[in-house]
Amino acid sequence: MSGEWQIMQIVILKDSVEVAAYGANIFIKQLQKKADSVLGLATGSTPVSLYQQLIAANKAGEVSFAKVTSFNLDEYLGLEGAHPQSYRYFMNQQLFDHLDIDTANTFVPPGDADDPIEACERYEMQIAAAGGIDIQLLGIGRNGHIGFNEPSSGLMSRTRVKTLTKATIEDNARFFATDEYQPHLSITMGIGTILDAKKVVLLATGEAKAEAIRATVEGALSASCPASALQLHRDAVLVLDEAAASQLSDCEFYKHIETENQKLQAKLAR
Ligand SMILES: N[C@@H]1[C@@H](O)[C@H](O)[C@@H](COP(=O)(O)O)O[C@@H]1O
Repeated sequence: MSGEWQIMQIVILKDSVEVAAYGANIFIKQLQKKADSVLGLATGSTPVSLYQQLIAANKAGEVSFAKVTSFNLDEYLGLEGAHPQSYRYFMNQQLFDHLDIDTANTFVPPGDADDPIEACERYEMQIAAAGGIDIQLLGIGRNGHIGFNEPSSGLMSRTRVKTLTKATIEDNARFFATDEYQPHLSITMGIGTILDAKKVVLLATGEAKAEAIRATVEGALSASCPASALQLHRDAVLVLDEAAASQLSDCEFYKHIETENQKLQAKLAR
């Protein structure tokens, strides 16, 4: 449980370096507690330095991934895993290739599936067969999307095919060459799938995410901001840098809660 209050825990740190270290520490502790953890993983630039710290911890022998199973949030529909812009390729490059993980236990939705609808159902079954996700890592889109659950996504949705918004396509265009095909469709875990994870850790850094974070934390629970669904989760932690937290009206209060929370945790640990 993140806090004894059973609300969204909000941790506001100085910068992206501190955010990555804090996030990595949560994952390291999880793996030290449960070696056969089922991890939910994310792509995008935000988790990259967290992954680098997991690799370093693995190489240092602090943590093993030998018994880990992982499920990624999403994949572009129409790209095969060998495509350099696919999320499977990204995960291999940024994380899996550098760990002692068995790649057969790393799952990414199949972007090249002949029958994507069936592939979505199978993905849900694979997650269930693994015993469910212990801890899910998330980034957030400027429009509040998590995975590829764009605004208007059903708050109870499961893994399915989703059309990307113009904003998301533009944001992710930086990864594609000018004349390169950029998919407009994806397979993504649903919001309901994400909410089923036992613990959720969302990282957000930079001012571009500030409005999405405000809507997530202080806005209404609404499909207009898919990440606001985390208000329903019993153990969600948002790890933010000052810039991403800059539009929150109650920053000081959240910092105060966190200080009190840490005091309580220290007392309980005695
Ligand atoms: N599907 C991914 C999301 O899972 C990710 O959270 C988002 C933000 O990426 P970044 O961390 O690069 O801002 O990008 C993509 O759209």
